[in-house]
Amino acid sequence: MLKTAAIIGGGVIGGGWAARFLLNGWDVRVFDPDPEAARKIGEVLDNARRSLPGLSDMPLPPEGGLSFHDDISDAVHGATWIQESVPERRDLKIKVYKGLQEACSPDAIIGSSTSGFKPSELQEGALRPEQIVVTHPFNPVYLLPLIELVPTPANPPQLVERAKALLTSVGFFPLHVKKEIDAHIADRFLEAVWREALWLVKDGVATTEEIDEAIRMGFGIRWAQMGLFETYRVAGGEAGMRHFMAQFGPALKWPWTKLMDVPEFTDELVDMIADQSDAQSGMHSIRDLERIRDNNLVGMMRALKARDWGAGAVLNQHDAALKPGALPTMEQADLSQPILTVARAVPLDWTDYNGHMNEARYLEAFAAATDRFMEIMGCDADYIASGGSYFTAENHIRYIDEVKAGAKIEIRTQMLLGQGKKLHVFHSMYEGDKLLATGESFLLHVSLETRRPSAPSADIEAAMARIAEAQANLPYPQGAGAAIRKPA
Ligand SMILES: NC(=O)C1=CN([C@@H]2O[C@H](COP(=O)(O)OP(=O)(O)OC[C@H]3O[C@@H](n4cnc5c(N)ncnc54)[C@H](O)[C@@H]3O)[C@@H](O)[C@H]2O)C=CC1
Ligand SMILES: C[N+](C)(C)CC(=O)CC(=O)[O-]
Repeated sequence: MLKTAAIIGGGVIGGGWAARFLLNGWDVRVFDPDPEAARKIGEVLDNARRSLPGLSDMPLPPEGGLSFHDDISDAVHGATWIQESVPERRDLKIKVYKGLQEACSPDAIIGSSTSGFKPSELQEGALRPEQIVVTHPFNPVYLLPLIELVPTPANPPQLVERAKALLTSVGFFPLHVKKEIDAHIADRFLEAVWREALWLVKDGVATTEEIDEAIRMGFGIRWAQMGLFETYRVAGGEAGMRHFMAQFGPALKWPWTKLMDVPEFTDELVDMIADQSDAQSGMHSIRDLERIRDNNLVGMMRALKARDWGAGAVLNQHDAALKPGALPTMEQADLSQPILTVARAVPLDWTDYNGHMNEARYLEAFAAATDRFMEIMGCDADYIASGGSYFTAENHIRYIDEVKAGAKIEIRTQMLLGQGKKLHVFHSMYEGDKLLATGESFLLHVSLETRRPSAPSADIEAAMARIAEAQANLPYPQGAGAAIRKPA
């Protein structure tokens, strides 16, 4: 498939789409009449480059090419995906589709980032309504997986399936919204919370900061991992959802919300909120806040990844799709050389107060290299489920050079001994040609039933013998067998 995306409107959201496609290996063609568009997209891209690649435990494909076009027809030329992210005005969006549909391929998918318009409202009067769907993203588009994919009966089912596959291929989670509605699903929640919050400020109940604390210290974190219904099911105790509803159902008749009244957006209310927001966050620039947000999101999403849960499970599925071809198997590797066992970007949450990768994360990277080496030898998930595995008995790390978030690192592994229950490996970590660190590990094969050392399977013995023979001529690596010596 031709991987070319056209970005029509390159502001906050269009810039995020551009980054998502580019960092997943697509060529991106941008049309935006704003003379500052290239600078603005460049800044979004800088943020994306430091945060997105490290979310993955696999290397992303090589970055695609970015080009800017003065003419919309030129921008959509050859594009498989066209993403419209112009300001939220229906007349403008419809005018934009008219211009671009005259030039684009009838097979291209046109997604609209609209926060609130229904797809049927955007398809009205279009040259080919069947090409246009809503694909509503969440800011920052380069990190958050959700896309609300809202089609209408005018869209052929094959186009909807193609849209889902394509969005998934760049790491999104397309949520198929089956019945169109103003503001789709998620923005209806955001609107409800926003209205309630405006009342709380207007009525002098809470400041903008107190409202944010109420969210981020409690239910916001809870929602990020379980959403609303699963969280309330747990809150119902052993009796679950039914008990929860019996207990809190009556509250629906109590004055717990002012949701149906809309506070009037007077100058006074706008000033009050803007002033409180300045007092709360004015010490940070918007770019600083974006970086703080991205650091937090990466940390939280990587924690969910380790649990294979929610947004973390989506990241793992994206990694699984990237894995074939990213790291060599036993058959693909040149066994006469140290074998590539890790290729990835350094994630934001691996760096520390010194502004570089924390010492503990070197061990995490080397442990991943050992896991991959075991997998190559045949000690994979199925083998481990059958009761055999390796336990590490000793590690030695040498820290040679520093490395920063976003840097692309590779680890290559030499087997120093692989015989019977013993496995001795030596990992070298590089950024390009620069040696960053070495990690040496001694492991013992164990039975997971007795928790005692045991002989590996014949297949693993054979794999170790094959690697030993192939690597027999490699020099013993510098630094292997080293220890911290007593100062003279
Ligand atoms: N900002 C947000 O939090 C979110 C916004 N959205 C939706 O994304 C869309 C864009 O919103 P933002 O990026 O926030 O707005 P924005 O104001 O940051 O960007 C809009 C961009 O469109 C460009 N533009 C204006 N007229 C154009 C035209 N005729 N052709 C091409 N480009 C044109 C502007 O120069 C600007 O760069 C809206 O539909 C909005 O509802 C969706 C999710 C979140
Ligand atoms: C405020 N908003 C309606 C534009 C928000 C969105 O559409 C989604 C988001 O990123 O919060």
